[in-house]
Amino acid sequence: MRSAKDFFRPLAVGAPQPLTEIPFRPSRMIHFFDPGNEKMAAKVPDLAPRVDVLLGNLEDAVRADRKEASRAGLVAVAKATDFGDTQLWTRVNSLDSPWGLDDLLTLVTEIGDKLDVIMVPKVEGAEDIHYVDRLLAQLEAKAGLTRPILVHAILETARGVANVEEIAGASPRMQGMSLGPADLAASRRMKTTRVGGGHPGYLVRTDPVGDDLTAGRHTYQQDLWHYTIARMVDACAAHGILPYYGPFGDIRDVVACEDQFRNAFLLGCVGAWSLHPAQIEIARRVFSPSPADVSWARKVIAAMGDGTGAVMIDGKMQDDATVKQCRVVAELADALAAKDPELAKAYAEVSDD
Ligand SMILES: CC(C)(COP(=O)(O)OP(=O)(O)OC[C@H]1O[C@@H](n2cnc3c(N)ncnc32)[C@H](O)[C@@H]1OP(=O)(O)O)[C@@H](O)C(=O)NCCC(=O)NCCSC(=O)C[C@H](O)C(=O)O
Ligand SMILES: [Mg+2]
Repeated sequence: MRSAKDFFRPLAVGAPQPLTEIPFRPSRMIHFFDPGNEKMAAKVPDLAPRVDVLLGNLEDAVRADRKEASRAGLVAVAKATDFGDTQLWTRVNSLDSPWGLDDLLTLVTEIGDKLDVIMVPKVEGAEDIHYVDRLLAQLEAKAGLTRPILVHAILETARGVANVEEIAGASPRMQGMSLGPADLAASRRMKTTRVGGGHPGYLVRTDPVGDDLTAGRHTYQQDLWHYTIARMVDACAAHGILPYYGPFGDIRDVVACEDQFRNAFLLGCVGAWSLHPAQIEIARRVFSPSPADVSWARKVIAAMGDGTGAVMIDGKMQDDATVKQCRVVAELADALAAKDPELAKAYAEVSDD
C-alpha cells in the first residue's frame, strides 16, 4: 500500500496532479454504444445532449473480429463530436485480453483530452487498479494531458466482490463502480441466465395454513443483487466514489428495468447503464429525485435551522440525522438541475408552493 503522503503524487514525471476529491457530475445514465457499429455511431451527436454519459464500449458485445474497428471508431467519434457537458467514457477490454493494452495506448494518446473516465471490466483486486493507474500516468505524461483520466471498475467476479473495499480505495483515480451482473453470475456459478433483474425461482413463501402445504401460500420474488449492491454502495461511500447499478438486459421489460433502477437509487446508486435508447428516459426519471421529495427535503432543511434539535413536520419527527438525509436529496437535485433545465423548472415550481 502507498503511504498517505505519496497517495496524491503523480505516478509519472509530467503526469497531471491526481484529484483529492471526485467531483460529482450527473451520470444518471451511462449510455453504451458500439463505436464500430456505423448506425449507432451516427446517432452519437443526437444522443449526446440527451444523456449524462456516452460510453464507447470496446469490450463484451463487440465481436472479436470487430475490436480494432470499434477502437478506431471511438477515436473518430471522439474527434468529430462536440459533447458539450456530456461526459465521454469508454469501456476497454479486460486487462488479460489481447486488446486491453492497445485500447489504453491508443485511446489515451489519441483522445485522452476528451475522455473523462475509463471503465475497466473484471477487476479482481487493487493490483488491477494499480497497473492501470501507473500506465495511465505514463501515457498522460507522454500525451501532455493536464487533467487525470478517472477509472471506473466493474464488479463482476467473485474475487472482485470479496475485494470491493480495497478496489474502491486503490487510487485517487477511482471514480466509481458498477455491478456487472452477467459476468458476476457466471463467476459465482449462479444459475440465472439473465442480465440483471430478479428471478422467479429466487423467492420466499408464506407459512402453510394448517396441514395443507400447498393451498393459500403466497410467494414473493426476491432480488438476487441486493447483497452485492449494498456492499458496493458501502465501499464506494466509504471511499468517496460513486456506485452504479450496471446493465438490465431485458430491453423489452421497461417495467422491471425501472424497478431495478429504483431499488438501486434508493440504496444509494447514482445511475445505471442504458443499453438501448428505450432505457435512457427510465434512468433519467428514476435517478432524479421527484419534485415532491425535493420539496419535502427543502421544507425539513428550512425548518431545522442550524440542523440541530428536533421538530415535528406533518406528524413526523425531524432531527440532526433526518436533515442530513434531506441534504442528500436537495444537493442531488441542485446538481442535476444545473444540467437539466426541465428538472430545474420542476424543482423551482415546487419551491414556489
Ligand atoms: C441490444 C441491442 C443489440 C438491440 O439492438 P437492435 O436490435 O438494433 O434494437 P432496435 O431495433 O430496437 O434499435 C432501434 C434503433 O436504435 C438503435 N440502437 C439500438 N441500441 C442503441 C444504442 N445502445 N445506442 C444507440 N443506438 C442504438 C438501433 O441501431 C436502431 O436504429 P435504427 O435502425 O436507425 O432505427 C443494442 O441495443 C445494443 O447492442 N446495445 C448495446 C449492448 C451492449 O453494449 N452490451 C454490453 C453491455 S452489458 C454487459 O456487458 C454485461 C456486463 O458486463 C455484465 O457482466 O453484467
Ligand atoms: Mg461483464
